[in-house]
Amino acid sequence: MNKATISARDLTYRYGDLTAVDHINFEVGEGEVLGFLGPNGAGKTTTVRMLTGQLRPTEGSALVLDEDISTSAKQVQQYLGVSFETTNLYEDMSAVENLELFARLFNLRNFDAMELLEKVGLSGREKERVSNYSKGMKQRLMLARALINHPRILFLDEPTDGLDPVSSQTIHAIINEASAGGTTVFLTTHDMVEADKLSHRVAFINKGQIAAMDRPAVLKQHYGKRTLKIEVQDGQGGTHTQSIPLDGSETAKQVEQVFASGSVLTAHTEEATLEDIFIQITGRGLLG
Ligand SMILES: Nc1ncnc2c1ncn2[C@@H]1O[C@H](COP(=O)(O)OP(=O)(O)OP(=O)(O)O)[C@@H](O)[C@H]1O
Repeated sequence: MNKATISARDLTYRYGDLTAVDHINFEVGEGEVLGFLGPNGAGKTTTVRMLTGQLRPTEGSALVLDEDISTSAKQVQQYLGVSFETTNLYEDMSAVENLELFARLFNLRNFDAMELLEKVGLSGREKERVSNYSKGMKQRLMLARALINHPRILFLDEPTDGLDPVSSQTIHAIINEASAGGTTVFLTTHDMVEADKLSHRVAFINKGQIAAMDRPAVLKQHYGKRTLKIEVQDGQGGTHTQSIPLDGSETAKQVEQVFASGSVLTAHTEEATLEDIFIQITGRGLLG
């Protein structure tokens, strides 16, 4: 891992009696994309609100860009880009006006609204009121706004939720580009396919605790079981699928038997998904 830009130490938050985030410890490196995965209510938003200086930890601390975020929030926030569900856009203004207003708040000179809007695929619609925008367009405008100050850490929440595949690819390319340029990307999501594709590492958060954190490939290797799915004819005009574990002691024999029957239609291997592994580790699904 490159030099850490985020370092959480026993980070904890309680809403009254409810411990929403429970002594979590982790680091994220410069240029790293971290997928922060967990079901509703797991504590993702609360964690991000602490890391961005909007909530003060009940216990523990977070160093963000080498500063304690709870005492240096204002100073650190100028280097952060945040695109979160609670972020409000000014609906009566156009996209350009929204960005210009935000740039003034950040005291930014030399910023090019059109360049940013072009990057997120909104050029041509930049003068329309945001209230006329679709959910996906608002998502993209929020991303443009989060990028306005060339952040060193970008916090994104479900950045492609509600977007069509082409727009999603645009957002993925922006995330990869930001990461390649040294920006840390803290990606909060339910979407394990997206997290798998984009993240250098993923953290599984469940009931306020980190249940596992590693590279997706390592998690799959450690927890995932590869299987061979073989579709065979059942002799009555139908088909059924047989699953054979790829790494079992009987694998070769089982495969030979199925193929000897002469009724194999298709065969392919399947890797465990991050969702499978999440369920295995926590006993619950990401959407549960
Ligand atoms: N303002 C609040 N007051 C009381 N409890 C809260 C508050 N905000 C969140 N919680 C509770 O804290 C826990 C963690 O919530 P949090 O929003 O951090 O989860 P999350 O993983 O972001 O969920 P989601 O994916 O639904 O956004 C949940 O049990 C939630 O009900």
